[in-house]
Amino acid sequence: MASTAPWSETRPTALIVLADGTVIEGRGLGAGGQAVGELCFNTALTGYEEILTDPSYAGQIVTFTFPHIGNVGANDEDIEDLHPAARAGAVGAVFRADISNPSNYRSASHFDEWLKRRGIVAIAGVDTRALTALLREKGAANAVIAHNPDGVFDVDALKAKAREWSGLVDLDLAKEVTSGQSQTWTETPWVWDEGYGNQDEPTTHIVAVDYGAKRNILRLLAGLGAKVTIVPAKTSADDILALRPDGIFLSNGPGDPAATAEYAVPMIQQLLKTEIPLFGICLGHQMLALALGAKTVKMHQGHHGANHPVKDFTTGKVEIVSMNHGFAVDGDTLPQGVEETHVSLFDGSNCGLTITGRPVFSVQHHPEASPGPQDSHYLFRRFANLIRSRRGEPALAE
Ligand SMILES: NC(=O)CC[C@H](N)C(=O)O
Repeated sequence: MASTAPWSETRPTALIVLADGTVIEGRGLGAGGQAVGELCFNTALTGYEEILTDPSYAGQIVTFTFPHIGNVGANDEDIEDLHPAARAGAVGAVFRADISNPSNYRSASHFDEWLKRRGIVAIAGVDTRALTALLREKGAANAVIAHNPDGVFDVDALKAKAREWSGLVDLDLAKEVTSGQSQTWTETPWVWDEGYGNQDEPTTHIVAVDYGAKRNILRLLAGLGAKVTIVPAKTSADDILALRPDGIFLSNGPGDPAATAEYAVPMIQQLLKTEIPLFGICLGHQMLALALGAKTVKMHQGHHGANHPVKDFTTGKVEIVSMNHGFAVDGDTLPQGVEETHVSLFDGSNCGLTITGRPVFSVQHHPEASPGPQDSHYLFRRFANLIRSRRGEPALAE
C-alpha cells in the first residue's frame, strides 16, 4: 500500500518521548520538527480532520485508537477551527498504520500533505493499543513528538523537554486561540448533496463568546434561525449586552478552565444577573460551573471519543455523544439551586447543569458532534426554545 512516509527499516524517523522517560519509536509523517503537549487518546472511528482542528485540542497530541487514519483524505471543508492560519488545534498525531492513498469523492489532498501544511507532527507504526493501555494506567502524559526524516534525535534533550513542559494545568489557552475581533456567522449545517447553507433570514441574535469555538456549533445555532455574532474571549459583559442578544453562548476551548476563569467568571457572573438565555458547551460548561461556585478537576486520562454514553436526567434518555475534555466539573460541588442534568455512564462524572427555574444550562460533551453521533442535537433546540419562550413563541419539538 502506498505511503508518503519516509521509510527506514533500521532507523525510526519519529519518536514519542514521555516525561517519565518512555521512548516510543515509529515512522515520521506530517510536519518535521518537534511538538510538546499532553498525550491523550481518542476512540472515534471517523472524523480525524475535525478532531485535529478542534481548538479544544490546543496543547495536545492525539493518539488515534482506530488503526486506519487518513483513508478518506483531507479537504478544506471539514476543519473545525475558525482561523485555520492560526493552526489552533492538536499539535501532534499518533497512528497505528501508515496513511493509505485517499479514496473519497470529497478528498482534496492526501492526509499526509494536509498534516504537513497544517504543521502537525505525526508518527505511524506505533502500537496504539499498548500506548492507550499505558495512558489509561498512568494518565494523560506530558510528551514530545519529534519527526526527523534523517532519523537523528537527541533523546536526552527530548526527555528534558517533555519533563520541563508546564502541562495543561493552570494554562489559559483560550486566550491563544480566541478570535482577535468580532465577526458575524451565518453558515448553516452541511446537507447531503448540497454542502453548507446560509442563514439568509435570521429571526434571533445569539452572541457566541469564542474560547476556541468549533464551526459546527455555530452552524447549528445559525441553522435554528440565528444570526451569530462571535466575540473574543475577553469581551466585557457590558459589550456583550450592548449587542442586544436574544441568547448568549459560551464556547468550548482548550486548556485549564480554572485559568481562563480569571477573566471569564466575572463576565459570566454579570451576564447571569440578566434573564437572557445562556448555553455553554465543554469549556463554556466548566466556566459556567465555576461562575456558580462549583469546582473543576483534572481527569486521569480524560474523555476523548465519539462513543460515550451520557444520561439526560431531565428526560431519562441516554445519548451517545462526542467528547473531548481533560478537566471536569466536580458534581459534588454544585451549589444549591444548581441541578446536575447529565452524567457520564462511563464513570459517573458530571456532564451537564442547569440553574433551577432559570434559562441557563450547559453540557460537558459536544452536542454538535463533528465528528460523532447527532443524538445530542436536541440541546440546540432546547436553547432555541428558551429564547422562543422568552419571546412568547411556540416551542420547537425537542
Ligand atoms: N472541548 C473543550 O472545550 C475542552 C475543555 C477543557 N479544555 C478540557 O480539556 O476539559
